[in-house]
Amino acid sequence: MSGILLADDEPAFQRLTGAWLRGLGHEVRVAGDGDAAKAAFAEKPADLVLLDLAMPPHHDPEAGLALIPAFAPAPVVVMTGHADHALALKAIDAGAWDFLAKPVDPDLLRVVVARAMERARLARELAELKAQAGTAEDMGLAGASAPMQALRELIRRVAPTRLPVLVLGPSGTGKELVARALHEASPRAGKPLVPVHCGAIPAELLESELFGHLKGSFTGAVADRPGLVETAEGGTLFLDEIGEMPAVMQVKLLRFLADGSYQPVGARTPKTADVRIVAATHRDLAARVADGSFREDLFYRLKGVVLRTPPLDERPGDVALLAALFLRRATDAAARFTPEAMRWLASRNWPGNVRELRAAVECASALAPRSATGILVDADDLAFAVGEGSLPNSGAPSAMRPQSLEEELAALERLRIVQALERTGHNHTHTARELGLSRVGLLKKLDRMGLR
Ligand SMILES: Nc1ncnc2c1ncn2[C@@H]1O[C@H](COP(=O)(O)OP(=O)(O)OP(=O)(O)O)[C@@H](O)[C@H]1O
Repeated sequence: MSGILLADDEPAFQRLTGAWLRGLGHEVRVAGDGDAAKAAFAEKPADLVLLDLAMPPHHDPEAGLALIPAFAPAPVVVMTGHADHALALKAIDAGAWDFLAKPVDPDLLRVVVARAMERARLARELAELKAQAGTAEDMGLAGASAPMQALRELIRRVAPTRLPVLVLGPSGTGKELVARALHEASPRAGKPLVPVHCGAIPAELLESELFGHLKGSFTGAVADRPGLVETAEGGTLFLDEIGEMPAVMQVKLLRFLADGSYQPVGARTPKTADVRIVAATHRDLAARVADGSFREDLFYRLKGVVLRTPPLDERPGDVALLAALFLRRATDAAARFTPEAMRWLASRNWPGNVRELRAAVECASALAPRSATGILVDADDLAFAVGEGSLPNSGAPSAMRPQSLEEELAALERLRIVQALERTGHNHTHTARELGLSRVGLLKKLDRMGLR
């Protein structure tokens, strides 16, 4: 909190108003003229500026009006003489947030200041969230949570090396995206990235798919055919579902990993390829080694570096960010979630992880009603999309759904509070501390929002 900047040239007003605001718990700085106010704000921005329009040296309200933009993005409340109604309106036109007539009624001052401070706080939070959403999409892997940041950092470090990488994590957590990010951040970026879904290719075909074959080497081999290893020359081979690789192929892959050599089916002489291997599985590969279905020597070769993609329930804070990203990608029109939808997204478990979340958002955005102001996705649309509800009434009056910035900010505030309550097991003291509120302040908000 950087407090209130009180710009007024009357010492008595400075003293009394300053004391009143401090008594309400605000930090107050005082400036006696326009230049001093601008300098104080430039040195340390304020959450709110209370600005007398007729200050020295000019005592000219027009000069006061010209000051307003200097305090952006903080809201400015102008103080005018009682008869200056036209001037007050001009100030609003010039970007002021509100106005107060002098002599200032202390109760009115309290209300106006509280509203302006609240708005400043929410606008700041919204800006932070938007900034986070921007930087957090780095490398195609969205997520602002600590595990996702750590994952991106590891990718950055490992990408330039030749080390094989084993990506482990539950289904739908972005293992293929990690392989892509590794490839794109490596010196191999201009060369091919070739994905192979080991579990989807019949065992008897996998060898020829990977290493190629010579004409006549088996029935149906009517011509020489290069394998995916050759296609990936200079680039990266992504072996997805490596745990499904048949035992005979495991030996051949081990040899390729050891010295880069392989034998196309039907060939007498080996070939070589310069390919980086990134493998992935959602299975417990160590358990497969233990039960003998996966070669231990191959396991150790593959895990030059192990990267783990965390399940969504280990990073609940990423749900809203990912949902917003998928909504933006799903539709060209302006689209938003209702506060209920945000709560629903945050409260649900996502066993299918990011893939499930993405599918839910895409489906819900297609179902949600369209209005002149865009698409508003509600909790019902999402519940239906994941098969947990009946088809929502798409004819529901969209005018009933919140539209304004004010409502969006209120929804965001509510979401933050609900999430903090959940994190702290509904402990009001801890929740208030986490949100930077007094306990009483929190309780008042809970009452106002009907959350008690
Ligand atoms: N961090 C992320 N940012 C953006 N999109 C993501 C992220 N993680 C996953 N996705 C999206 O989720 C879906 C599943 O991702 P991906 O296929 O990489 O998962 P996976 O872990 O390889 O799954 P599986 O084990 O089932 O193969 C894709 O549509 C992908 O674009």
